[in-house]
Amino acid sequence: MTNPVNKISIRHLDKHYGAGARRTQALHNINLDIAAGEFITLVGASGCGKSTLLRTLGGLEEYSIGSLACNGRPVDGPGPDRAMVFQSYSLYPWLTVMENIRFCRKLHFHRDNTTSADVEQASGRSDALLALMGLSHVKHAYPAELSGGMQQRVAIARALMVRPDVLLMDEPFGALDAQTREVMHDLMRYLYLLEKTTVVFVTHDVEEAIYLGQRVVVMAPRPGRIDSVFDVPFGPDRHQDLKLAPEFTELKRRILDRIRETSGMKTDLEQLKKLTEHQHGN
Ligand SMILES: Nc1ncnc2c1ncn2[C@@H]1O[C@H](COP(=O)(O)OP(=O)(O)OP(=O)(O)O)[C@@H](O)[C@H]1O
Repeated sequence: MTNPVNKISIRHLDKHYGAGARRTQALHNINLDIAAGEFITLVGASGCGKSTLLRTLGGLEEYSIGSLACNGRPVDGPGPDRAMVFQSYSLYPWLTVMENIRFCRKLHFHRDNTTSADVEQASGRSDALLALMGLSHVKHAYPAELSGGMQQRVAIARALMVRPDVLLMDEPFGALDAQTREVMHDLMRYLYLLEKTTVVFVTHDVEEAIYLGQRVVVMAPRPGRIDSVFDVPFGPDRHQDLKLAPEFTELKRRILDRIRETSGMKTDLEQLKKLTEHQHGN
């Protein structure tokens, strides 16, 4: 049974790639409810299925077993209720910033009966998003003329343009330098509180996961599964110095411990140590 207050309900979800000897069980028995307006972050060792889960939520991947619902409706493909932002900026290089932001909306209009009021409303929204993202002064620039941080702000503005119910973000700040990431974190928190969107955010950076999220979901590999879920005990008003607070560093340590424990790397290192000791013994 799906709970009506859940924006997303995932039940016993399994997903595999390939067949026969090449079959990989990417996700196994994923169960997760995400409430409307919640900010969930997904972390875990490489290959634990974070991107696969996000892409499945986006309707870009089919799943083998289980159920997945958004707003109580089964997810069977991409939809305007779920917008995605990827690590690579994925902007159209031949369109300006403004055109990139309005592009998806245009596609949407082609499908519906568009009125001039709709177009006006869309123009108002794109102008507002440009201002919010600090991009008004570059609205006629092309993506290649912008820094990585600016390009990613355009990608986020474009995703928000259609007022998605759910924003799915796959390591969106992974390619940015540390300082730009901090700026983006605060911008992301601000946008989230303003737009009240439900966000599912994949990252390798545990500090980023805690600073942004309300719950941090730790996934484990082989097969990809949910290992543990940590509640983030901080309110909506967050500032960079929160990262230095003892509760923050303690939570970070506990999450990192789980990731190390489940990644298998610890065991690999122990085996390597034993092997080296054995070789030195001979
Ligand atoms: N298109 C694909 N075809 C076959 N196997 C795939 C495909 N995409 C992912 N996999 C496999 O599925 C598993 C989960 O991969 P996924 O990329 O979802 O993990 P991830 O946690 O996002 O990894 P990373 O943190 O390294 O980005 C891995 O074993 C991966 O090799």
